Amino acid sequence: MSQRFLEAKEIYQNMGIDVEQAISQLQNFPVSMHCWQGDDVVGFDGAGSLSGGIQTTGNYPGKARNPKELMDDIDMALKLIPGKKRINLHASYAIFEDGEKVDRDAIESKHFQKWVEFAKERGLGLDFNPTIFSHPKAEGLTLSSADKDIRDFWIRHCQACIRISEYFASELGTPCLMNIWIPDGLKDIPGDRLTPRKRFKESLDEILSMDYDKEKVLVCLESKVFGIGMESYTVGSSEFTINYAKTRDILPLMDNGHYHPTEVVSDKLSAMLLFHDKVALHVTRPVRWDSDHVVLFDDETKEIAKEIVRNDAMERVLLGLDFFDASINRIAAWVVGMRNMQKAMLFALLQPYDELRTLQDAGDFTKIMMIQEELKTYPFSDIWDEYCQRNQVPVREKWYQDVKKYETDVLAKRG
Ligand SMILES: C[C@H](O)[C@H](O)[C@@H](O)C(=O)CO
Ligand SMILES: [Mn+2]
Repeated sequence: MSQRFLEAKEIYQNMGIDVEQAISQLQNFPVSMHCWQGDDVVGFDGAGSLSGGIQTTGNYPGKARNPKELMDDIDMALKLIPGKKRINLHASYAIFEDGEKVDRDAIESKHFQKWVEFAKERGLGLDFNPTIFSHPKAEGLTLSSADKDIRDFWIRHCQACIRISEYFASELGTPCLMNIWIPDGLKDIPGDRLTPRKRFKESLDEILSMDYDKEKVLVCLESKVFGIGMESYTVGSSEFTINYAKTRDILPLMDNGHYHPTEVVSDKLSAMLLFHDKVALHVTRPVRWDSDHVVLFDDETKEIAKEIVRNDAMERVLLGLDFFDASINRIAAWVVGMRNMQKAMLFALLQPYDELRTLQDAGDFTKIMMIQEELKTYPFSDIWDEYCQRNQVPVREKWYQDVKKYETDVLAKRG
């Protein structure tokens, strides 16, 4: 233990904050790392180029082109990230062998066996997502389509994904969060807003009518405000999603890129926690729109983390990251985003919430402001460095040299 850590610990202690407790709480809080940062959301099923109103921009060399490369890259990133991690997969990352190929409505557990082996060997949990975009049957509406064949195709896909999620949970001994997100929307002012939403509701009901183990598979539904090319109407809006999730006893998922620019998820979380047993989050960084930039150690990320901690919700909030930046080294993108999320959680664990609550009730807003501002320049970095050391990952910027070496030795050799 460094002298700096011991001194920092004492400074926090004087504010009534138990640093060791904060560290051990963080150690048990899982952050789910999304596989799709590694290959610009391409996947392995070759079903279609990226669609659904989301976009990766940039052409940094060395993206993963197959399962082995993606797994190697994930491994590289995991070595540099402290704390408890999970991996979040999309259905489009199915691994087909011996020339076999099935469409998305026919995927099975065996197509994810290699991922399960990967996760098992590393002691990771897996989360999952149906991939309802980048496919010929997702050129228009999907689960809300007027075409019954299209709806049925995606219903079968989601049900297949529930089976696969069940397989993940059984094999890995940890529940799998399965997130349904559809891109469905319209570019211009609709002639009918109600009917697609009604069809979406009925499709979801049909998906959930299957028999599955609700202890193993935590189904959640992600809302959105708009997508590129679908600016005027979004079927799976926030209101739709919250109402649907509440009435069907599934989880709502809030992605902090999916709201109007002055709305913040940090403010929504306490309201959601009063009505839902568990809430799922995609933490991202929207720059002017749902741009999915790498997560920073910025005010909103810290505020989201503070809400999770101060509302005693570390076991009720299931947190994953969701960004895809192709303009920078993709492994560095994962490492920066994941380390920042962990940092934000640690920062949030080092706050005197009881005192802040008491001060608020007493109307002492001056002292609340003073404490929160002073804490910004507390020796947080010494606690973070100690946390990295205990997790045997590089301290401060030392991880970057490992990424650069991997770039030279591995990424640069990819065509
Ligand atoms: C690839 C993801 O599932 C996707 O980003 C979704 O979660 C989303 O946020 C769409 O905007
Ligand atoms: Mn998302």
